[in-house]
Amino acid sequence: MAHNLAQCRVLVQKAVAAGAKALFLPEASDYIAPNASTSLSLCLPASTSPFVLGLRDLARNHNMPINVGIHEPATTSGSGSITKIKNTLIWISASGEITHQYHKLHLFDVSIKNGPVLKESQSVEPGSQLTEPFDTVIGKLGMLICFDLRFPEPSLSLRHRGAQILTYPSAFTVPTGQAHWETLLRARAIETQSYVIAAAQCGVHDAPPEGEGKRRSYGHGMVVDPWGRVVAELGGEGGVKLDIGEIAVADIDLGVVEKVREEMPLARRTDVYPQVL
Ligand SMILES: O=C(O)CNC(=O)[C@H](CS)NC(=O)CCC(=O)C(=O)O
Repeated sequence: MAHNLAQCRVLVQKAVAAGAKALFLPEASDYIAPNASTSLSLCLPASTSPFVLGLRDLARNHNMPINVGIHEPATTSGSGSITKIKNTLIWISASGEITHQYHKLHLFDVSIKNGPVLKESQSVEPGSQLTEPFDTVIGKLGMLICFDLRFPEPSLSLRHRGAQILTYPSAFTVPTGQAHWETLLRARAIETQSYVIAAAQCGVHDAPPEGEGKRRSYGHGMVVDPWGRVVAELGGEGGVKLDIGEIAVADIDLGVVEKVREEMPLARRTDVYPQVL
């Protein structure tokens, strides 16, 4: 976690140097563990986690709001050990306070032949509500996480509640990323007529799952505009040197949001199918 914080510090410095108004970091930026029990044992409350406290200091010192995915304890056993954690996304304000948070609703339980086998629900307790979109320095932000990307309903709901920007911090697997990542991000941007900001973990993770090679993430962090154009993109798995985090910088132009929504109103037929609220 100390190493991850050091990497994030470099990313904050890069964002400051680039003149960015906010920084979006991936899902699980504090750590990715090789198995459920390690994930539980590494987990700390946000109020005491050196990773979160370090990022809050960086935000305050650089006047830079930071959106970052972390783990938090959810339930503890009688003896006090953590039995379930939450996959959480926090918004750290420019003054270093955690002002908004969201807990991942959809858990990634997959078993793909010759592909990834991951059971997020072994360690994670799902969230139970959406977080209302909130005003940020770049626009009104709706927060979702990674696998949530595969479900159009929450993104439509956040749009319905006023979001202009959606964020999907992620750690996508390589095969599913190759098959679906860009298509899904662009679809969510096009159908909600919103910016989509998707910071992504990239490359080989530290520790191997049992009896297998090390876990890898697909990368290709990107920003998509409300017309579905990829306006910024980072490198992908294989093409990036480990330990060198990259940032992509994009202009968030709320005029584009307005223009796209005005030129092509998506009037729903809620007399025929249900409104997503
Ligand atoms: O494990 C952690 O600590 C952090 N969490 C993750 O990396 C999560 C659950 S394993 N990853 C995904 O949801 C990938 C989704 C994906 O790859 C897809 O939808 O295709």
